[in-house]
Amino acid sequence: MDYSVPSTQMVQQEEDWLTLTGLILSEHRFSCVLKQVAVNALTANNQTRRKETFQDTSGITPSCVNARSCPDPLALLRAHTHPPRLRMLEQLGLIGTIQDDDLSPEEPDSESTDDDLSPEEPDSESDCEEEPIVLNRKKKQGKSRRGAADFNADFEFGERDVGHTEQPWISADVLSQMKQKRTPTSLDQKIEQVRKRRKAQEKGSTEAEAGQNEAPAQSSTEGPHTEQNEAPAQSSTDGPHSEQSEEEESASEAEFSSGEEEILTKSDTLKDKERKGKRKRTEEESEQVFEDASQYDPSLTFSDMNLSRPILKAITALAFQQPTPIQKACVPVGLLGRDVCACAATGTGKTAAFMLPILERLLYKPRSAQLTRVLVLVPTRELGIQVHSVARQLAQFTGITACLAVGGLDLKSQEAALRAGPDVLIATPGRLIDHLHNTPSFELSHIEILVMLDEYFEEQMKEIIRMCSHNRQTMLFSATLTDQVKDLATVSLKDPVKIFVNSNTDVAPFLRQEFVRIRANREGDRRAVEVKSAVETGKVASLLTRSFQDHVMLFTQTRKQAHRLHILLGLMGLKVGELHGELSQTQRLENLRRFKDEQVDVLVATDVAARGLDIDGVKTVINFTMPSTLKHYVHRVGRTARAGRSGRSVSLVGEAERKMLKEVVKSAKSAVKARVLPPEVILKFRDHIQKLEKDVEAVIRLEREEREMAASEAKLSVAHKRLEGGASEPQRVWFQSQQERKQSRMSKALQDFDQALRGKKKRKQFVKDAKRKDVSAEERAQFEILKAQMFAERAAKRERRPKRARAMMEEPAPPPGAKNKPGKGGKKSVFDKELTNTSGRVLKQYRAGSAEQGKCGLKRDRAGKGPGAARFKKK
Ligand SMILES: Nc1ncnc2c1ncn2[C@@H]1O[C@H](COP(=O)(O)OP(=O)(O)OP(=O)(O)O)[C@@H](O)[C@H]1O
Repeated sequence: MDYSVPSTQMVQQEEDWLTLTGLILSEHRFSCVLKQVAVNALTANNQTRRKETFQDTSGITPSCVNARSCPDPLALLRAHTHPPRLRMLEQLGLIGTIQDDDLSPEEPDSESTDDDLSPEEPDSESDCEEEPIVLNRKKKQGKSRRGAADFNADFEFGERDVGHTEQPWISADVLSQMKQKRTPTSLDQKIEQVRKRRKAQEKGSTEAEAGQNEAPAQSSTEGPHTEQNEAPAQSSTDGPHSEQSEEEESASEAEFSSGEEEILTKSDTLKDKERKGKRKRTEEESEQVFEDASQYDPSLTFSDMNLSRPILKAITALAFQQPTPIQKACVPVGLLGRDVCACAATGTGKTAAFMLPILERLLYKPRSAQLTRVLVLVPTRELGIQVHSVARQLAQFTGITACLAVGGLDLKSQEAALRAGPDVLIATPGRLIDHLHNTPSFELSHIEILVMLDEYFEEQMKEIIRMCSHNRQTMLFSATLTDQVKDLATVSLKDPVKIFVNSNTDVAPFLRQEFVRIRANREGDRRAVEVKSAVETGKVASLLTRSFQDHVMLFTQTRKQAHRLHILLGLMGLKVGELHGELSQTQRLENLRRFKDEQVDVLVATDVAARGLDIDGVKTVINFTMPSTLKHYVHRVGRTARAGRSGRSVSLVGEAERKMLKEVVKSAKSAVKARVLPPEVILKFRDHIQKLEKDVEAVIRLEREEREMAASEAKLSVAHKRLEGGASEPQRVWFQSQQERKQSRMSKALQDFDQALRGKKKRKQFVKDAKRKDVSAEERAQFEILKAQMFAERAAKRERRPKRARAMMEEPAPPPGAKNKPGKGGKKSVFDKELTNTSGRVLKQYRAGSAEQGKCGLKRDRAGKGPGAARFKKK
């Protein structure tokens, strides 16, 4: 089929236009063609380019239709484009907007400052974007787009060739490891079932109503539509903007037409400077520890790096033209065999930065036996699959083998693959430890290079490091190198070289950060919490249906939230997928694949998808709730604006999350924007969502029933197996018993606690953090210990002042019958009090000590060196 775009004259001929319409309708690419046609026509008519408010729910600008001078072919096509979304907007009484093309990161903002992102690219694509044609905005981003249209020419990445050989994301051997589970019906099927039921009910009730009385029917069609048409118009004239100068007004017209306003907050920019000073200090602190090799030769090319031909060939096949800054800095150091501690922003090519020197070193020193020589530890399974895929692509012209050992995939096939001794092993810590204890003949004593991405699962990481050969090269890579990573660096790196291309709080260079504020009590005190959550959901729904419709990752704090949002947005007709730890691995990978393949527009995910995932073409990251730390924020928003492209993040910020917002603003290098959604739109969405609540419950009920069925079936099959006397599987061994696990967690808590005691500032920060965090049980215990310890210290200080207090403590027991007996019911010493207060039990445990005591500073106290030494002297 020839997809070439017809010329303007051709289009203007009625006959050709009809032919074109037929062609478009018969092919999936109709939206692109249509856009191009519209642009051609507009150019021919020499119309001034201007963003316009849609006055028609068809979502077609009047200019487009006039330019056509044809009856209404576009409206005909409209029926085939994103129908659920348009229908939903119509139901809500809202107008279709310019959507993502208008608000897309590629397009320069009318209010943009020098700091702003994405310089304009004068290509035909951007022409397209200027004209707000709504029909099927979802541009299928073919591989040819990669690194071309939306690639920022100023960035230092090399552009990718158009037709480079793309390998599948999940290789066949990984696919074979996926457990096939029978699922009666998918969630989407259930959502559809409930939606259909609801529609049928609605239809039935409206028919009945229409039969009875005509008046309500009138109001239901007229009411919302008149309101809807007025809402954006009102917002463009009312409020603070009525005072705007003409120029400003026209500049913001487009934004108002989409019902959204963007303002630059000056205080945010001021705070930015404060932060810079702080960042500098942190960098200086870490400089004292490591040798610094952050400076690199900017003119370095891949061919200057002394890489072997098969590797250079793979680089060419991947269409990497220029090394990225982190690659320029890391590859030469990695080739020297030095330990590396590297930090660079998200999406800047860290994977190739460690993989290239690894492959070169393996090629340079061929193996003598079938042994695993490289271990890459990754924090999540999906990231493991991705790194495995990159390793295979870079090693495709060499004989180097790579193997994947991550949780959720089949153990037996992994065991077989490990026994074959692959050169490079990519693993998650938990699964690796499982194999180390349960796969005979598999060990890490021959590991020559160890790579760690971030500090996740610290205890397990340390166990793995202990099992690796001592004469290894270790490389630690992270976009957010925090104190915790520094801890890991101290135990694992030898004479390391520090390569900090970016600071640990830097977001991707071409990311545009936006915030939407949630004011919980705007509605008064009425059911504040529910209202807030409905408002939040309303805002997200509004963003997803009006502004950011596809290639969106929506992050939530919990799995439950993610699942609920999936159902809700699904019921609204959006194409949604979910990704979180509650799903089976097969479901996780399937949902990820569907998002990558553009079968779903929105991926609702928890932080499991926040680390390292490189999904082509993600345009927008939405934070439904702000993450608890800046580090999490940086990783989440790093899923867009990767590899030199631009992207946008929109975070919903409630009152409780304002501190987090301040931190983000402080660390931002470019302007952070506030996005204001028109209240009337939010209210409409909120009401719609509240109506859908029943349907959400219905879907959840269906799921529960199905789960219960599956559980009883599983029980039955276990019973069958037992009756048949099938041999039970041998129990798998783990490196720690349950008790040991608890103990190690406690000892870690105590270490941190000890750390926190060394200095007033640190202590205060620790207490603050502990209060702010969503604390786990052991963190709570740790916090209690700290409180007890601080109390003891204060008491000890108090004691030191009046000498009498000490005398009291050392006083012999009063004679029987005296009022204040020591011990039971009597006056307690400071220490007795301390031990019987709420945290007494934990403190006793702390004192009773274990093998870990030495590390905890108690010893130091006893030896008269630690901060609590005064107490021991007195004792
Ligand atoms: N030299 C290069 N030229 C062009 N593209 C590159 C180059 N190096 C890497 N890329 C591409 O950049 C994207 C991001 O790379 P990668 O996933 O390694 O980033 P990262 O820094 O590890 O990100 P994160 O911190 O999120 O894990 C990938 O799609 C990769 O193919």
